[in-house]
Amino acid sequence: MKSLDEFATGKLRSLAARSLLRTLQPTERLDGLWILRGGRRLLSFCCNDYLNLSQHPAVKAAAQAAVERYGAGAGASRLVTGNTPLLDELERRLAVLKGAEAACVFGSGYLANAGIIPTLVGENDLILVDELVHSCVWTGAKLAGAPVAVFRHNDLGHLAELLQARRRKHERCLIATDGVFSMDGDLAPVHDLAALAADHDAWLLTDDAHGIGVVGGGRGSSFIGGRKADVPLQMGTLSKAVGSYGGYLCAAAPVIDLIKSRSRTLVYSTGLPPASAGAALAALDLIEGDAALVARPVLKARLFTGLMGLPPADSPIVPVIIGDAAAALDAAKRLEADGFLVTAIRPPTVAPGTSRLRVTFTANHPEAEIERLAKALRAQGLGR
Ligand SMILES: Cc1ncc(COP(=O)(O)O)c(C=O)c1O
Repeated sequence: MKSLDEFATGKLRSLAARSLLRTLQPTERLDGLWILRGGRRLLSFCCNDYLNLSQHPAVKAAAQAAVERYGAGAGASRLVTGNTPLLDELERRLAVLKGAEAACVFGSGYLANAGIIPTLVGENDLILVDELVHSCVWTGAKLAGAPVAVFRHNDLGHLAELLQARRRKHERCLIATDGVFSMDGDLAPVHDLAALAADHDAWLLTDDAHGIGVVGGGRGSSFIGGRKADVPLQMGTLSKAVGSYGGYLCAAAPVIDLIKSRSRTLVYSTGLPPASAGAALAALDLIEGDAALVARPVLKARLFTGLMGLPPADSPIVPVIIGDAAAALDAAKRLEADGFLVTAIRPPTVAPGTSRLRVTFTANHPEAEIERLAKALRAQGLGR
């Protein structure tokens, strides 16, 4: 055991020396905006609960009702006894929202991509990924065992070059991108990607973890601009704007049937707890029924980008790039002294030299507090 402890201690020391050590902080989320940490009340600008639905009375009541009726846990894999009726209903609702034939709900967004990708492609195939795609897409690609080629962020020309040079040599080809990029908040050119993929008989997967509920009228990045992009694999999570937990894929019926039969992270993992499914269903009611609510996070983000002299936000996520990891930690600490919680994002989550404050906006953030945050950041010399 000694060598194991020594290994861990050495690694920790090296991470700390580079300002890359991460630690968990006990945090009590009070109402979705305010949190308690270290005995202090702070206003959070780093939560992905974009519509504050994790704290909505109807969403919490639905979770409680699901526990009462179906229990606290699913009890087994969905293919054994863990498939509560709530999950079938949730899949039906997700498919309708996303304009797809069918859907499959997973235990989390991370599990979804770790399961979907290896079910569809293998070592004789090709995977093309945007360089800024989320970690779980990389995990899925690794598990698939297919060669992976990386295209420059949102660069359709580069993707076309790679397809031209390499597509022919492989039986199947998957292109994967975030719909809304999690650390930059910008949008993928989903319509153009869909057209390019179709031209090369490649399958486009969009990870819309940060798109559902907040862009495309709440239907996600495939619906931006009011016309649906032909994305055959719309993946996402229920853990952000939907305010609950769990992941999903919306796709054609045979694709979903295959995923349900063969995806290892679905077959060999316990079904989503009933409370999460119940909460997600109630949240979908709110997302579908309240266009003004859905629009608010991006409007709040735009107020902030205007105040900071940054390009107008496309999503509720606005990066304030600092560069150095230690400087980003210091900036976050100074904001905390001003009463704000904005976590510093450092490598390997983002590229070295691009450490940042990732500021996220929710429907309920008061405008006066957004103004106060912008002022505090400008006082630190950040923004234009
Ligand atoms: C783009 C993206 N995809 C997938 C995930 C994973 O989703 P989940 O938290 O449901 O595992 C996240 C973040 O958590 C994400 O930001």
